[in-house]
Amino acid sequence: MKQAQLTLPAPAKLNLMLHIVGRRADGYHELQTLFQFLDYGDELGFAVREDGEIRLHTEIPGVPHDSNLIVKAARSLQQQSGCPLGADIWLDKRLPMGGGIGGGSSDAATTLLGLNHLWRLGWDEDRLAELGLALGADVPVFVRGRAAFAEGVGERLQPVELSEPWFLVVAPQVFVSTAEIFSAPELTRSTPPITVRSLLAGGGHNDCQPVVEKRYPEVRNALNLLNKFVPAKMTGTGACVFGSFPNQGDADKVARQLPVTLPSFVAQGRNISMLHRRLEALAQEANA
Ligand SMILES: C[C@](O)(CO)[C@H](O)COP(=O)(O)OP(=O)(O)OC[C@H]1O[C@@H](n2ccc(N)nc2=O)[C@H](O)[C@@H]1O
Ligand SMILES: Nc1ncnc2c1ncn2[C@@H]1O[C@H](COP(=O)(O)OP(=O)(O)OP(=O)(O)O)[C@@H](O)[C@H]1O
Repeated sequence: MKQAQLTLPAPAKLNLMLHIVGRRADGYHELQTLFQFLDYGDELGFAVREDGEIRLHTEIPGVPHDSNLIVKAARSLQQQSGCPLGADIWLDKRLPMGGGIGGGSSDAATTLLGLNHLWRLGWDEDRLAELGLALGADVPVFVRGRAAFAEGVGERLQPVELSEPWFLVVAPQVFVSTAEIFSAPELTRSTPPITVRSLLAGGGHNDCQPVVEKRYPEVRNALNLLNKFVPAKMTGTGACVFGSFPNQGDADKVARQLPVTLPSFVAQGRNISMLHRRLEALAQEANA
């Protein structure tokens, strides 16, 4: 990271609810979900290369260099913009993988915004979000950086103002494959659509949760444990589960009572992602 010209966060997200309202002809599921960001995430460092190479210097075990969403995002932006520049990229990975908190998608979005800035491409959010959608269903919300009610496969986003409680997020030590859960025969795919207004009045559940709870005892156990203190829910297709608290102290107190074998973190829910707050601060510094 020492050589980085620019370091930017890649925050986690929570799906505060996730309803499956249908299935498209291509097999993808039509969702209704509420996204909020957490002030907790990975960190990426970027430096421009004049030779056009894209090089990620941090290896993620089990993810080959060219399959990393960071490298895919950088290459696709480079190709579509015709930019002759390349980049050295470093990653400080803090988010559990396959946790339903969007680590890979957030890394991809941070890469798109970071390189758009460093390469001085001047692409707007719409164009970056469209490019991001081809990398993953969750990338557009991270590109836009606003808490949102999402429909379609997650690309139709309506910004929302939510309360910003503190969350305790527990990460059961198990990898849940998104594709496996979406292809489960027992998954409910016909929850009646709701309006954002009725949703904000309270409620909402996660249709993936019963499927994951049944197949992964680790997730079931984590939900049971957290439910002793606070109503607990699963995010995305799992494996992470969460509960909300009015302040950090209350969340920390419960975190201290969890078994040490169960990793967890405490972070505040935010309506503007920390990536966008950082980019805004950079823009203000540049104008000062
Ligand atoms: C569950 C969520 O995390 C909610 O935020 C996302 O919708 C999943 O987003 P993601 O991890 O970026 O998922 P992708 O990499 O796009 O898709 C992984 C696989 O899950 C299935 N999939 C995904 C999203 C969706 N709306 N319907 C699906 O059926 C598809 O089989 C796909 O091949
Ligand atoms: N930079 C990256 N960070 C994490 N995973 C990556 C990355 N690049 C590629 N991947 C691949 O993507 C898979 C899922 O990653 P991720 O951690 O984003 O899942 P997730 O938290 O379940 O996401 P979502 O909430 O979008 O379903 C990983 O198992 C890994 O193979």
